[in-house]
Amino acid sequence: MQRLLPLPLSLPLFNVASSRAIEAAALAGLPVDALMERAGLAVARLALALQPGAGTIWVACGPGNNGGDGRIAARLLQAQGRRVSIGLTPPADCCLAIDALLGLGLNRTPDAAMAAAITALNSLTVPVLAVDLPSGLLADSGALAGAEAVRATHTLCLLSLKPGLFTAQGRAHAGTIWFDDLAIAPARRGDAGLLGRDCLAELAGPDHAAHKGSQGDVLVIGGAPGMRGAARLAARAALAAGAGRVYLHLLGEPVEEADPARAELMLAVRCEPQDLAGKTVAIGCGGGQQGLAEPLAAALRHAPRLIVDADALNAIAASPALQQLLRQRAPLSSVLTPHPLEAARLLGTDTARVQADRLDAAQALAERCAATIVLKGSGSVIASPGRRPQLCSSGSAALASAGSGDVLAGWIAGLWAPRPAIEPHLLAGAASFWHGLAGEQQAAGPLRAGDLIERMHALHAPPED
Ligand SMILES: NC(=O)C1=CN([C@@H]2O[C@H](COP(=O)(O)OP(=O)(O)OC[C@H]3O[C@@H](n4cnc5c(N)ncnc54)[C@H](OP(=O)(O)O)[C@@H]3O)[C@@H](O)[C@H]2O)[C@@H](O)CC1
Ligand SMILES: [K+]
Repeated sequence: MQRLLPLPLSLPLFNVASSRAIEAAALAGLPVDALMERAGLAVARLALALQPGAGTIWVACGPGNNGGDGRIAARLLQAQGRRVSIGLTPPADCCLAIDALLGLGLNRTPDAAMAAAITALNSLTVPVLAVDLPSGLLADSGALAGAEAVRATHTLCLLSLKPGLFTAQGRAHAGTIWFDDLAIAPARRGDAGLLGRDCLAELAGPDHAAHKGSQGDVLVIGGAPGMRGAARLAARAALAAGAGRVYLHLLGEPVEEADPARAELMLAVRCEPQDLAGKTVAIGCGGGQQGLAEPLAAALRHAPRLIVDADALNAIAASPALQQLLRQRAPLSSVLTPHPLEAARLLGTDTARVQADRLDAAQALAERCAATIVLKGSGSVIASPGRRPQLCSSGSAALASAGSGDVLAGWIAGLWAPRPAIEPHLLAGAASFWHGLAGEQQAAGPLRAGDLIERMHALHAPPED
């Protein structure tokens, strides 16, 4: 059993169908209840470690094998001399609750009895340990099956890691995530990947002979009047990430300086095809509705590496002609960084549908746009045509702050410029992980975007774990 996060090495994720296939293959060589016995033992061990003190342990058991795991744990806890209460209502002296109501088999809105038990678990002030998944959370998507799911303090995931724990509502409901593979090595590829710190190894640093000309040029296009800050944040991030030269083309009224607070940034007065050639272009941060269409069309046609964010995404969503240009870019590379609403506009759907299955939505968008997608939000999804999607395991609510997305777009550009040959899928994953890692360092409250850049810059030589 291991505490999963922070995650040093990336791991495979398995959806419900694959998890059941792994279980079936494992059981072919084992007694029928072997896996459930192992699962129950793991749950009991963690329960004892979490709450060795006095009081009654409430084991809320559902009708399926998730409940079966709970019953075995209850038996083992009793054998250890612990008072245990199995049922759907808590004992008066509850010191720890084990949520074994629903796991992989959740397939509809929790019925009245289950919903009441979920509410009771969420009303407790003692720790709640969820077995496999917080009950009410869908394993494949991290969406809720009904109005409420268990908000656990700990979740012990069993046999296979499920994607739903790491995206959408997963992290908000799972608490501290633990994993026990029940001594079974899955003999199949994951349906998705969970990015760990090792993804940063894709980003070798510059060698001693590097100079600004060898580290690539970034051009940031955006920052309409009133929203200049967004483009400046992206440009500062590109600089801090390691681009050799960073130019800023600000939309609307001409300005004299790119960024009075960052003398290193250069102003790009024009944005003609020849200005785009050879550059890594990030477009859309603070773009505004006016004045973006023309440079966007030029960037889609001519930029060898393009990051599309914010208003540039909205412009593409509203224009079939720009969509066509985007799809025609391959083999020129594109990374799109939508939040769920921007993704919904691009897919012609609504935010709720995107959030109902973030992995699917990101993959559909990648295929539709012939681009790498970073679908932002809790558990960012990185998807590319024909590739397994990746979920970012780093990040925190501190990143829910204005400008944090602009920083990510600029950071991707700044990492890409010196490494033009890197696969965009790997680049986007590593950049997202880096961004999330910096967010985790904020103990409380929001991390302001300017400070985020400094934190990310300080992580250039991440200490070994
Ligand atoms: N495969 C593995 O990797 C391993 C699995 N293991 C464990 O088994 C768990 C999976 O067990 P599972 O398949 O029996 O499903 P589970 O989650 O107990 O629920 C099914 C029951 O709930 C019911 N039900 C469904 N939705 C409902 C709702 N909304 N409201 C009310 N009821 C609802 C459903 O009813 P039905 O649809 O049949 O009418 C059925 O009776 C897994 O999470 C892990 O803990 C480990 O022991 C070993 C490795
Ligand atoms: K559960």
